[in-house]
Amino acid sequence: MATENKNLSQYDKNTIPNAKDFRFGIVVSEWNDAITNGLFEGAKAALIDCGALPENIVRWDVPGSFELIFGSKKMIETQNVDCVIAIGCVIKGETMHFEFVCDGVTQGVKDLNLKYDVPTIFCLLTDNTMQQSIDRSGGKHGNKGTEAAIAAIKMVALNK
Ligand SMILES: Nc1c(NC[C@H](O)[C@H](O)[C@H](O)CO)[nH]c(=O)[nH]c1=O
Ligand SMILES: CC(=O)[C@@H](O)COP(=O)(O)O
Repeated sequence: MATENKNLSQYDKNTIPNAKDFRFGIVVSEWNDAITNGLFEGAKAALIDCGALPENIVRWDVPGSFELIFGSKKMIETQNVDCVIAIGCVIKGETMHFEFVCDGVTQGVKDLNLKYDVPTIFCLLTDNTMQQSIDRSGGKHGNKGTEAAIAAIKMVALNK
């Protein structure tokens, strides 16, 4: 199902575990920060709506999406979190750099999930245009940050 056929912000609280005892790390890329901050706000709001305490949400910023890998690794190793949400927005430019950044972050986040007993949620927009990013960070398709937060809560509950 493509994103255009579902709203990224929709969830049924009755099906989501209460997150009051869960601790979350959120690593946010500074590239396209208008978008990544929107994704962060969506994620934070959903976590709190589902019971998470603000003091149990730790935010770190990193320069770009490629640094989400190392930032998430250090978040896991030092902050005693139950889950990490890695937030970034990669937008296609003129060169192949887009493909390498997207694939690198994808593989890096996968490797973190294999290495640590703490899930890292893949909240990376990989868009062709800024409009696609706007549409997915609180626009007409909802907010991928919200989707990531719900995934985070479900994965923490699964891992308890
Ligand atoms: N073009 C985008 C980047 N590029 C920067 C890389 O993520 C990385 O910070 C750099 O290669 C240094 O290691 N990052 C994004 O998050 N979004 C982009 O569109
Ligand atoms: C994803 C990127 O790094 C990209 O936005 C950089 O743009 P360009 O490919 O034009 O150098």
